Amino acid sequence: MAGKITRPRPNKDRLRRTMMFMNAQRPGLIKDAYIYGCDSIMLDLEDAVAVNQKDAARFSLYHALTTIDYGDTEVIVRINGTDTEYWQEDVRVCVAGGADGIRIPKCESAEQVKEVEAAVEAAEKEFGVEVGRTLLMAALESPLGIMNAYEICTASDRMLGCAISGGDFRTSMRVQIEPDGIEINTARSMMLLAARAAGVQCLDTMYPNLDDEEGFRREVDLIVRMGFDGKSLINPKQIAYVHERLAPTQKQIAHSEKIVRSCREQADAGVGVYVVDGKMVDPPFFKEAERIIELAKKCGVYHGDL
Ligand SMILES: CC(C)(COP(=O)(O)OP(=O)(O)OC[C@H]1O[C@@H](n2cnc3c(N)ncnc32)[C@H](O)[C@@H]1OP(=O)(O)O)[C@@H](O)C(=O)NCCC(=O)NCCSC(=O)C[C@@](O)(CC(=O)O)C(=O)O
Ligand SMILES: [Mg+2]
Repeated sequence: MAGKITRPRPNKDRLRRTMMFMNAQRPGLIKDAYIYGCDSIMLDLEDAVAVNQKDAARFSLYHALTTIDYGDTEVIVRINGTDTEYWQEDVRVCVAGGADGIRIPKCESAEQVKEVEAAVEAAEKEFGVEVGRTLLMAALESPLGIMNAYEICTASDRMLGCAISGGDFRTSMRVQIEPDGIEINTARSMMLLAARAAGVQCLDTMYPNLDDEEGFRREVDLIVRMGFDGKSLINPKQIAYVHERLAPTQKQIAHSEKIVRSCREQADAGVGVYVVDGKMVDPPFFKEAERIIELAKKCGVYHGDL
């Protein structure tokens, strides 16, 4: 197609603090979604799209992928589940349109990932797209998905990460959303361990109660402390607080700078463990300080010279 948008090669390790869902069939949502500044948009072909609208949503998706310049905003598509009749055509359209990545919903096994990977590779060859370009991620929405998280995360080199999906997960556990997350925190922790062991990113679930700002903030505070890389969202008003909480604070940055600088000096002097601001530091602290500086740079809140 003349003037077709071509996106840069996707980056597995980019910032994914916020991944915002939108129905791929709703022009009002997808036409300018990049203006809100989330890191990734999630064009949905699965549960947001009624069963009798699947073909229409795919056409709308292809048009959006090939004509809208989403700029730096990553473009991920949630395909239909591998137990449906829709997912293979979904994959062809995602790849033909040049989506950055595909989210596999209700993923429960490494075999499902490999099945999608094979379909993606076939589509890349069919449409002349560089083989390996299209990334994958898995939504873990059931106890079995959580139990198999490590195998799922390591099933393909294309895997950028995984995300827990609270709606379906709570349904399968026969529980409701609770203010402290007691019904889902074990699963969050298990998924985090698996993702870190696999070396991929880990995203929290969306928060459905749009009018409950306090509950949303409480959940974001929790998942930041747990160590998540980001969160699935459903509305633009949820973006700013996640970005704010996932960026290192100036206090953390100043302390990390001190550690990184002193570490270099102490290493030259042959010292491995010492004290900064009353706290012992040694190699794991240096590594963490360097990570915080790098994260601050990516979040645009670093103004130093390291
Ligand atoms: C909830 C609502 C209808 C409210 O609409 P409202 O219009 O009342 O919202 P307002 O705040 O008034 O909008 C102000 C302005 O922002 C624009 N705007 C709003 N939302 C936007 C958006 N998402 N993207 C771009 N633009 C947006 C809007 O167009 C307006 O623009 P304008 O008119 O120009 O001022 C809307 O947000 C929405 O559709 N959300 C996504 C819902 C969805 O896709 N659910 C399925 C995925 S979850 C799932 O399946 C569960 C899961 O699988 C998840 C997992 O796997 O993790 C599991 O198991 O847990
Ligand atoms: Mg779901």
